[in-house]
This record gives sequence, structure tokens and C-alpha cells, in this order.
Amino acid sequence: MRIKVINPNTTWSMTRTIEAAARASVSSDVEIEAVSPTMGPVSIESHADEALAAVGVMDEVRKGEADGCDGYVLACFGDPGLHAARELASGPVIGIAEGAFHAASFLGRSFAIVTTLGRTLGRARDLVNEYGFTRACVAYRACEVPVLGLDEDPESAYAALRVECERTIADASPDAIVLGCAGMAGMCARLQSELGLPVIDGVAAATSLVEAMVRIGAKTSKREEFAAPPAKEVVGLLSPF
Ligand SMILES: O=C(O)C[C@H]1NC(=O)NC1=O
Repeated sequence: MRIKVINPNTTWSMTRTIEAAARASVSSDVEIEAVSPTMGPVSIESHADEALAAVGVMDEVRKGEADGCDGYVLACFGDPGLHAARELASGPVIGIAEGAFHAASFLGRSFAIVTTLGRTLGRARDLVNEYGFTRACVAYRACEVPVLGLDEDPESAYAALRVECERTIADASPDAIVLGCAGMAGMCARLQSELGLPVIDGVAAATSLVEAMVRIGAKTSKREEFAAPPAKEVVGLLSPF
């Protein structure tokens, strides 16, 4: 089995963090291919970044199909390009937000999201509502560490993240915490041990869920919405598509 884990931002040091978390979450017979697109923002912290990143996600899924990948993880908490990726992929495609919400829902009645910048919480709220977890998600919080700050100064980023998690637990008493950034993957186990409640890293959750779906033979439905997109001319910069 081969799962392609796509970090939609173009920061390869973060892709390596994501790769380690993905590899640790799957069985030994599963091959993980972790990539960043060849184009796109170095970090994704706005709707504009998400729009740009979606093109790179599509390009990586297109290449993955040619390479025979069995499934895909979109390792960015905004799940950028998820629906387009499902149109292009034959196997399952799971974003880390959707994967994390499902995983958290198996562990308790409620969860809280703790992410990087507060400006991305609107997107998180939209995804919670779209995926059907409105009642379960009891808090939307941010530690105000920029995405690349997680890599540049991990110790102070961890300290800020832990403080915000502690505040969230005190204010909203969630049963679990969902980490709102793929770049936090390497901090999950330490946080869980120090905070004393389940802490979900979406990279591990989504990757293990893709493995499970491939093992039961589940593929993306091609009946209607996620059928291959109708062939048409694309002009200008995006013409390769
Ligand atoms: O939305 C965020 O803040 C986190 C998101 N951005 C990014 O570049 N990788 C992520 O997981």
C-alpha cells in the first residue's frame, strides 16, 4: 500500500515533521510518500494562501494517480483543495482537519481546536460545521504562533501552545484537544502527556484512517459529485491542468 501525504505548503522542513508523524501512525507494510508541491505559499494562514495551495495539491494528486498511489492525506488544517482532490483521486482522500475531528469524536463528547493564528479560526469553524461536528466542538482557540514559528523556534512555540491548551481546558473543559496545524505533529505526544487528556494530531489521525479505508477496499465514489472533472480547455498560467 502506498499513501501520499501532501504538505500543501512549500516548507520542506515541515514536510519532514509531517512525514515522521505519518510513518509512525501506519503499519510496517505501508509506504509513505511525503511531499510539498513545487509551487505555492511557504505557509498557509489565510484564504488567499489556501486558494493558491489548492492548485499544488491538485498537481500532487494528479502525479500520485500516475504513480498508482492508493490514498492521500492533505496535511494542512484548512483541508485545502480537498473536494478537487477527491475528483482526481481513485482512492480515499482525507484532510487532517476532517480526520482529527472524527478521531476526537471517538474519544469523548467534546473537543476543542487549538491552532496557530486566530484569523484561521473562521475556516476551522466552517469545516467543523461542514463535516458535522458543530455540537462536539466546544472551543476555537489560537496560540498566535505563526505556522513557520513552529519550525523556527519550537521550544517557545511549544510553550505558547501549551499555555493556550491549559487556558482552553480551564475555560471550556473539552474531553479532547485537536491541534490545528500539521506543523504541531511533533508536539502531540508531549502535550498529551503533560496535559492529561487526549490530544489529536490530524496527520496521524488522517494517515491511519486512509490506511484503514484502503484496507477495507474503500475508494472515492465516482457516481456524481466526485467523478472526474469534465475535460475542458484551461488557458493561461494554469493551462497544464
Ligand atoms: O491553518 C493553519 O494555521 C495551519 C495550516 N497552515 C499550514 O501551512 N499548515 C497547516 O496545517
